[in-house]
Amino acid sequence: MTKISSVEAFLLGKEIISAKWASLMVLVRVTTTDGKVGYGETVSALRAEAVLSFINKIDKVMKGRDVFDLEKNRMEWYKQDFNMAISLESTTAFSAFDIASWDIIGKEFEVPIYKLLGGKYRDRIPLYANGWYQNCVTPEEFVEKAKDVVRKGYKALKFDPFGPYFDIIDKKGLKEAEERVKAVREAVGDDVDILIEHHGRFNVDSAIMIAKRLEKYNPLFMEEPVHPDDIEGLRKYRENVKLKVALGERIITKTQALQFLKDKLVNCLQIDLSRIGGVTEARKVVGMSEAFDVLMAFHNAQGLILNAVTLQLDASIPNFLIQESFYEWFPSWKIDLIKNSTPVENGEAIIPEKPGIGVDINEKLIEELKVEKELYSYSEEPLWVVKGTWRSY
Ligand SMILES: O=C(O)[C@H](O)[C@@H](O)[C@H](O)[C@H](O)CO
Ligand SMILES: [Mg+2]
Repeated sequence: MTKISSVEAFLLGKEIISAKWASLMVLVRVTTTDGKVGYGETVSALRAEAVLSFINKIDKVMKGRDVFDLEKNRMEWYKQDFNMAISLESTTAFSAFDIASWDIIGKEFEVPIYKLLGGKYRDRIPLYANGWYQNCVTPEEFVEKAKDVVRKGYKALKFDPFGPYFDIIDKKGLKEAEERVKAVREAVGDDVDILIEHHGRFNVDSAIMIAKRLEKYNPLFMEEPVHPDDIEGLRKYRENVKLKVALGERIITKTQALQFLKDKLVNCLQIDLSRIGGVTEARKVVGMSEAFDVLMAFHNAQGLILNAVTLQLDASIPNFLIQESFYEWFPSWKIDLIKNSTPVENGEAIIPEKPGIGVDINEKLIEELKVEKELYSYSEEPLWVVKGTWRSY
């Protein structure tokens, strides 16, 4: 038995860059009585402090339990918490614990965890860039930065061209969005994939108008076109729009994922390992998706711990489409916190081969980066926005 001795959480942060949500991290460390250490990470806009308090509760429940008992531990937390299936704070906290448990298990077997998840299905992980368009408002600004992304070797990039429009988009908003997308498409050419991020913020009729307008630019997918709980809206969208739909970053249980799958509301599922319940639950969603012919494109918008564990799953699954990456647009402290992250080469990630999830933490930096509370202050631009884009021109 490999007994858990503690589950600790650290709130880390520094300067705010690229996006406010990306400027914080809840780092989770699981330690065993024989001195093994594993790491996980999580955070969700505005919820870091709540997640921290959940980790402290998970610590009390998990102390003394076997780190290998992934399923039993999950059900124990579910039993204790009672509201896990309907609480983002609870599932994100548990997800980080699960990821750290897998890190320890991989280290125990001295293998990267993809070897425990089905082995290697691919050698390189094709990425799409996100976070690259800070302060882009005009088509020219998007074009300039999109060209940089392509110069770095990426074959796909995602962006939100809708500025400050929320819920309803009018003629001006549609025109602005189209000008941005058109300009980027012309600048990057037909061989680079463009992915359209809506951030789940439109009512269905606005979303349908957007799709009709942007269809000719051949986006790889339309992400979260309608509000995330608007299932009826999404059904109407599917009846009216031929483009592929991607969603899933706000799904917190496999049962929720099943709803989208069985009603054929999604082509590409974007669950986040740090929200769905870690590797253990993500693996089940991958299996269900495979049965429904749905491809995976995991949400990956936090730090390099989540990035590494997500790559482990990407490496091993058959039904993979593409991987989101903020790699070159992370705050530098998130990069410094990791000792040996695998690089991006020519728009592809290299699979980490180190035992566990594949990265080591620069523990000396934890003390330096600790913050007392969330660093955000209210502004008109919401937290989830890539910084400096919530403007018209
Ligand atoms: O697809 C994505 O990467 C997300 O939508 C991010 O862009 C969000 O803004 C962020 O995760 C909110 O917390
Ligand atoms: Mg998104």
